[in-house]
Amino acid sequence: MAQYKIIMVRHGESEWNQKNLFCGWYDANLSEKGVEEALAAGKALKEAGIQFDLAFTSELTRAQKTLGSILEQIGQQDLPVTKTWRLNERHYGGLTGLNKAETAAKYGEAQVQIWRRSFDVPPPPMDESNSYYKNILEDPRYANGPSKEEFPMFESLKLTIERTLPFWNDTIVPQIKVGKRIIIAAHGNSLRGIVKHLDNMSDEAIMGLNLPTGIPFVYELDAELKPVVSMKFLGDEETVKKAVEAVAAQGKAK
Ligand SMILES: O=C(O)[C@@H](COP(=O)(O)O)OP(=O)(O)O
Repeated sequence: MAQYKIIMVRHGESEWNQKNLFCGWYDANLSEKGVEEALAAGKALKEAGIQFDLAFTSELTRAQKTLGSILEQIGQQDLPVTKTWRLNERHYGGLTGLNKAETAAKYGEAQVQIWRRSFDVPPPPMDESNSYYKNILEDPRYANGPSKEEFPMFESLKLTIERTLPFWNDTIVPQIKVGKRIIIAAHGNSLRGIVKHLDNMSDEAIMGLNLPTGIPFVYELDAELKPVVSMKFLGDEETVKKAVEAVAAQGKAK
């Protein structure tokens, strides 16, 4: 029997999603379409009559703005929001800033699929030759963490999960268990990590999962936090299907 409910949402389309660039820890803003998607996400939650006690998001603007828009729509702009780098997108390493289709044309679609979706093959590391190296590494928002030792230079999904899951287990789960109604606004891959954990998906199965931008989804969980309802999108089936296919196709050479 379902005892708890949690809502998650990938941020609305970012300017870098729109340009089809590997983004990772680069702080891209929402595109105009992304702003609209965030508004629509808030309206969908309002129509469903959903309210929250706590909100969690990443250190990145695209997720924070999506959350802000949602909270405004549901009249909860004063809700406490916890921001953490542990919910950041996976760090795309040396791919950060590269166009996904051009990368597929250069290295092959199969290689790009491995970089985007394999469980444990990481992208090449980011080094000083990358235009965004300093922009990310010296960003003051990370003054309180991650530490120098923890600061990623690349992340596979496996590595992403290794820093996201402790936050899920130590901070979010205790709040779910005391009955707090929670929303997490984060990213394609940090959320894929949580979904993999919740649904106990295999390393192979998670490769096939693409999350659309700006469409909230619901998990209903039993007392042991096992899903009774998994990933129920607050959007019509056709729209969700098309949005998922569009994300999957971003790695095609064109
Ligand atoms: O880093 C990025 O480029 C995208 C995900 O890219 P893919 O893994 O889908 O290529 O992250 P997000 O837009 O969710 O923050």
